[in-house]
Amino acid sequence: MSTELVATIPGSKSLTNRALFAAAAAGGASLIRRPLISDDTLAFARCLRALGYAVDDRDPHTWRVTSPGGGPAAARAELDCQDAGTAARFLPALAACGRGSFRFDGSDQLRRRPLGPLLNVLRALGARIDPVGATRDLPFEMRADGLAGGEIHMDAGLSSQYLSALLLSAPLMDKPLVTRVRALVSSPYIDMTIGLMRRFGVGVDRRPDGTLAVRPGSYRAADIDIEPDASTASYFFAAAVLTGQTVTVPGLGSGSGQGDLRFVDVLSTMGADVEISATHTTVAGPARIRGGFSVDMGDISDTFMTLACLAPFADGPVHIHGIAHARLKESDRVEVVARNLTSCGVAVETGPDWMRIHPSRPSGALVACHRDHRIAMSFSVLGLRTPGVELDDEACVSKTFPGFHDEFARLFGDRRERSARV
Ligand SMILES: O=C(O)C1=C[C@@H](OP(=O)(O)O)[C@@H](O)[C@H](O)C1
Ligand SMILES: C=C(OP(=O)(O)O)C(=O)O
Repeated sequence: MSTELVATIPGSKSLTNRALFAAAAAGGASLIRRPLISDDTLAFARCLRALGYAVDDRDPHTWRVTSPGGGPAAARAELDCQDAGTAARFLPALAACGRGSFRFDGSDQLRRRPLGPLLNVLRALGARIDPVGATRDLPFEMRADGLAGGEIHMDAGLSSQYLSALLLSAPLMDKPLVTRVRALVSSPYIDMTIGLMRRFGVGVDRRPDGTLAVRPGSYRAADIDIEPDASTASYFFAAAVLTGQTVTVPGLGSGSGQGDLRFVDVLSTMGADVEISATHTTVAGPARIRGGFSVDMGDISDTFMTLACLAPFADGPVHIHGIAHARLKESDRVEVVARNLTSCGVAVETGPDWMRIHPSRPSGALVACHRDHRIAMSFSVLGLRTPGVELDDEACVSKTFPGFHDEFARLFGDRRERSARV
C-alpha cells in the first residue's frame, strides 16, 4: 500500500538569486519571502553587499533588500562567487552597469566553468575585463563605466545564464538591448528570467524573429514569495517512484515558473501517477518502473542525474540525450554519473551529449561526489534500494539544500536502517 509523504522543499535557488538581483536594481525596499538559504544564495547576497546594496538576510523567512536603484554604488569591490554559477554570470553584468573596479573570483570548481561568451558581450558593450594571471575567465578584473545597450549576438550553447545575465541588467543600460542568440540551452530559465523581471515591473519583448528586447527603465521594488525548488523536488519525486510511495510537494504547482518541474513528465513515462494542481504536485510510484524510452533533457539538465539514478531499476534501457552542457557544471556530470554508476555495477554507455543506462541490480559503492551537490542527492536516491551506497562528501549538498540528508531521512528512513531493510 502506498504511504503519502509530504516533503518540505526549500526555495528555488534560481528564483532567489534572480529576485536578489532585481531587488538590488530596484529603488526602494523589496521583500523576498521564503528565500532559499544555502551556499549559493548566501554568496550572492554577500556579493551584492560588497557592491554596495543593503541586503538584510537575518530573518530566515523574509530577506529585505534596500536600494537607491540602478547599478552598484561601490567604486571598488572584491566579489567571491564561491561555487555559484548564477553569481559568476549574473553579477558581472550588474557590476558592469556601475562605475568602478571590480575583481571577480570563485572556487576552483567555478574557475573551471566557462564565462567567455558573456564576458565578450560585456566588453563589446563597454566594460573593460582583464584576466588575472594565466586563467581563462575567472578570476578577472573589471573596469566598469556603464553599458551601452544595442544589439548583441551571442552563442548560448554552453549556458543560458549568459543570456539571463544580459536580460536582467538590460534596464540599466543606456539604450535598448536586443539579444540575438544561437544554440540556446536550458531555455526554460529564460522564461523564468522574463517572468521574474515582470514581477519587478520590467517587460521583455519577445519578437517574431526570435530576438528579445528590453528598454532602459527602472525595476519596481516588489514583495515576492519564492516557490520550492523544482530541481531539489526531483529527488523526492524519484524516491516516490523507487519506493512505491506517494510524495507531495506543497507550493509547487501548475503556476510554477520552473522548467525542472517537467521532470515529473519523465516519471509519468516511467509509469508514475502524477498530479499537478494549482497548489501542489504529487507523484505516486508505480508497481513496475517502465524503461525502454529516450528523452531529451537539454532543457532540464539539472534533473538528468536524478533520472540516471532511477534508470537502473527500470524494465528497459533509458537513453538520455541533449546533455553536453551538463559536462560544464559543478563537475563533468555525464562522466561523473557514468563512473559512479559503473562502480555500483550498473551497465552504462556514454557519448558527447548522451548516456544510456541498462537495467541492472546495483550494488553498494563509495560515490565520488566531486563536490557536486546533485551527484550526492541523486545517488542518495539510488541508495534507497541499494545497500552500501556511501557518499565521499555528504556536506556538498549545502550548495542548494543544507538540510537534504535530514529531510530525506525523515521521509525515507536513515540510510543504515534502509540498507538493513533492502
Ligand atoms: O539560470 C539559472 O538559474 C540556471 C540555469 C541552468 O544553467 P545552464 O543555463 O548553464 O544550463 C541550471 O543548470 C542552473 O542550475 C541554474
Ligand atoms: C548547475 C547548477 O548550478 P549553477 O550553475 O547555478 O552553479 C546546479 O545547481 O545544478
